[in-house]
Amino acid sequence: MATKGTNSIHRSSSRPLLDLSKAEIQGNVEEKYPTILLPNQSDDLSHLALDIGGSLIKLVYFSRHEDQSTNDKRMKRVKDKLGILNGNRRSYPILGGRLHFVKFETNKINECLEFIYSKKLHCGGWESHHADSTNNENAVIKATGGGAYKFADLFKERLGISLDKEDEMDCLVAGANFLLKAVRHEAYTHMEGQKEFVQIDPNDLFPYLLVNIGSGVSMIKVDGDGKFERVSGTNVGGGTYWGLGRLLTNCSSFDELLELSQKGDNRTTDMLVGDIYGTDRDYPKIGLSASTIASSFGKATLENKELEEYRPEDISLSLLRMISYNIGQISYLNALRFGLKRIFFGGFFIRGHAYTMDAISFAVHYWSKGTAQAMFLRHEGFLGALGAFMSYEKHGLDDLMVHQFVERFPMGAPYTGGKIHGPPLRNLNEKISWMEKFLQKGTEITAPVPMTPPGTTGLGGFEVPLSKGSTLRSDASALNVGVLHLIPTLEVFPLLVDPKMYEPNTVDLSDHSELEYWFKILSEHLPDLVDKAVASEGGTDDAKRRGDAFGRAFSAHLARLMEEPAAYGKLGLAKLLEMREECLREFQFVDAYISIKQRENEASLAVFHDLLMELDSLDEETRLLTLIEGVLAANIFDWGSRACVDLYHKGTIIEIYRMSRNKMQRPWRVDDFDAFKERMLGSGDKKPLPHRRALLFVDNSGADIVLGMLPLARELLRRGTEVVLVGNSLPALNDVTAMELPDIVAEAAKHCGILRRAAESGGLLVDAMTNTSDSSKENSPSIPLMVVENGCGSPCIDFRQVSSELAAVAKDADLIILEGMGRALHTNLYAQFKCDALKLAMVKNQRLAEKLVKGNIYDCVCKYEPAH
Ligand SMILES: Nc1ncnc2c1ncn2[C@@H]1O[C@H](COP(=O)(O)OP(=O)(O)O)[C@@H](O)[C@H]1O
Ligand SMILES: CC(C)(COP(=O)(O)O)[C@@H](O)C(=O)NCCC(=O)O
Ligand SMILES: [Mn+2]
Repeated sequence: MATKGTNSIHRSSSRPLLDLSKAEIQGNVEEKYPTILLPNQSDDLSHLALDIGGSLIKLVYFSRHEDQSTNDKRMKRVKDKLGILNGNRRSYPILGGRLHFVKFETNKINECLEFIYSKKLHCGGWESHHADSTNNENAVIKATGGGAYKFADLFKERLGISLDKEDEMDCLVAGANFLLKAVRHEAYTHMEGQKEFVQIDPNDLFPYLLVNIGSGVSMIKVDGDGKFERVSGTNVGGGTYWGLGRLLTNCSSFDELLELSQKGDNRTTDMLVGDIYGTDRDYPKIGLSASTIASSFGKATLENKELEEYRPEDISLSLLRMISYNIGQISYLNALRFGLKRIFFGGFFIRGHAYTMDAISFAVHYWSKGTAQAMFLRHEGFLGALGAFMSYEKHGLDDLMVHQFVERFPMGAPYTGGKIHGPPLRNLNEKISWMEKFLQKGTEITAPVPMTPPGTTGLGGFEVPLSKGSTLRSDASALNVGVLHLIPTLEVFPLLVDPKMYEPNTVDLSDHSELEYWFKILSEHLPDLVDKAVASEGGTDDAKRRGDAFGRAFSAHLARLMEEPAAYGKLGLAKLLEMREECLREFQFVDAYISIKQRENEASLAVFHDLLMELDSLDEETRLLTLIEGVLAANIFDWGSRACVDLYHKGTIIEIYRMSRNKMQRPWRVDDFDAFKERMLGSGDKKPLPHRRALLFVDNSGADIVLGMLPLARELLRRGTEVVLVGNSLPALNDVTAMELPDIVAEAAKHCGILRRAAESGGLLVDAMTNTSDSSKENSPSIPLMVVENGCGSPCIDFRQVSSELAAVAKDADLIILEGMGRALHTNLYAQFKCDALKLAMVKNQRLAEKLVKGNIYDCVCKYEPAH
């Protein structure tokens, strides 16, 4: 039966496991907090790099997680059989891990030191195997920025570490090049409140102008990796805005100053063209309208007013515009000077602030007469720190590629990527307590990476902004930065026709009504999911507390994304559905649907034998049709669909399955069965060669796998096709996982010689089963049946990032069958493959049925596409 088993963790934020074996207390046992040595604990080795700037300290650290996959013996055997030696893992010098991004104000350097200390980042390292704080005598940490010199002694004194200084420009460029090549949705444009991600071709990146707006501004012409020249800069930068702004408004924080600007009206301070030419009179000859700023703060010369008579809001806005326009203009002139088409802006002055970006974009657009465009980087201020991190030799990070990174947004992020500083959240309990505190205060929990309100700008540029939104969230820093998971084993699925053009999502969430619909669906599903999750962990008080926290965390994500859909990079439905699963894992729910899955597997296996008998009594053609009907009918068991869950109250699993099968009437809404049948059985006397190897991307547990996909697999095996069942690496809703498949197959094999022999041959069965109740004694050759994991933990699949095992088996496959709404409709309906592809799903949502197939809920899709 489906067992919980050990998860092969590929993309999860899994429960931190402490290896306490051989633990011993070091030093004096009488001490209050003696050091405990964990010699076998190698889970959380960390490495750190710093960028200590004039205003902010940026910290990038890496936590390494041992790859826990493939510890299942059976899976290992299959891999051996397929010649997959731990995927391609060996060719990478680094194991998987996570990159974290944190910042602190430079004048609060103590908080930074405490953070490093409490996370033991000063004693991690590539060689060290335990966090022993006494053992960091010779620790050397890469650091850049002026503070690497200024604070070197302090770091030595307080943490015992030496700072190895790296050149600031080298680091900025290395950081920018890395991000632009390795992170999919790193660069974006921002015009008039609209954010749009830009797909950067890593082979066509250079040359470009990098403008880093920190305290001061550097403009760097970048021609390649390590090839660059600082061509210009300006001393009027982020420090100027914050410094002058503080003096003029008495603000106590940068965010407060920025927030003021959102309520400002710069007409009271700036001298406009209209002030010079007369109200409402433009100067069309040179393209200036009456509201164009002729001179920033120039109005103060016309009036005899004291500083106190100006609104701080107006001052802040004038200042922000003045500085942003100026930087935009100088940047463009430098791009022009060197013939550079692309300008990327980084540095924390930008702070993900919509109006700032609009102003810079406007200036670039205006002065270039639309020929140049400003682009921004999501990791804006972390370029230098990341570059310093990259300068460690031998970590192999720069060899990694886009498909090996997955960005996640855990709830702890307000205290890491998001908020300026704060106590590190060391464990789940602290995270939950932190969330509960918010609730007690009656404060809404903001999303992990807090936000900039959308549409805050209206017309950017030289016009008065129409609307600028209300507030920056008090706990906010609009950093769109999560935790970057490095998963060296992920690969692009080799059978995609054109990976560059591949877009997994079918539903476009940039359509607002679509976004609203799916958010409503997910919100409404949440209470039930929390109940299931809590029950799956025994309904204990601890589980309830975690369930509450999960519910709140996921709602916060939804709220944040509703306000700013592009907050975490380009948003698609698949990402949203995966985020829900990741959020469950973050709160340590291993498998919310475990008991439902088990129950449905058992009920389905009980009638499996009868189904086989019925199938075997049919002729080949009828059998093929019945098998496809069976897959479509059994796809009704979907605990992620509200309509289906309502159905389950109306009958037993078998009753619903029968009802669903009885309703199967061709033609289906999309019906390519005849073409598929011709490929399988041929027409007339022509008997086509069977497929060599079929990959079956299975979906749900219970009837779906047992009464739908396994009989189809059996038919393929019978015809001489090798079958690979591709299951999820991690649980998602009631999907069957790769870990659970061997047990299900073993149980089914008791009733079927074909499956038994194939499973044996594929190394799936540990003990050869002798007494099958299957009477057919065909002497079929031993065609293997195998199981591989797909590398993900979502109800959908993104073929740009799959497990290396899957990529390896795909190389010999000439048929893929994608099953279910998540994998065949929400994602991949339009995906093109180099081999034959069959997409099978029941549409279990009315709106999707109308939109995708102009049909109705419970309609079916059988889409067959011969190899492209
Ligand atoms: N919380 C903050 N405190 C101070 N400055 C901030 C803050 N958030 C954003 N900034 C802006 O970021 C600038 C610093 O950007 P950064 O890229 O970190 O440069 P540096 O390395 O010079 O510190 C500041 O001058 C200010 O304009
Ligand atoms: C999450 C799902 C894609 C899973 O469907 P499956 O792949 O199992 O067929 C599906 O349950 C879904 O889209 N649910 C939300 C829509 C609804 O409740 O109507
Ligand atoms: Mn499913």
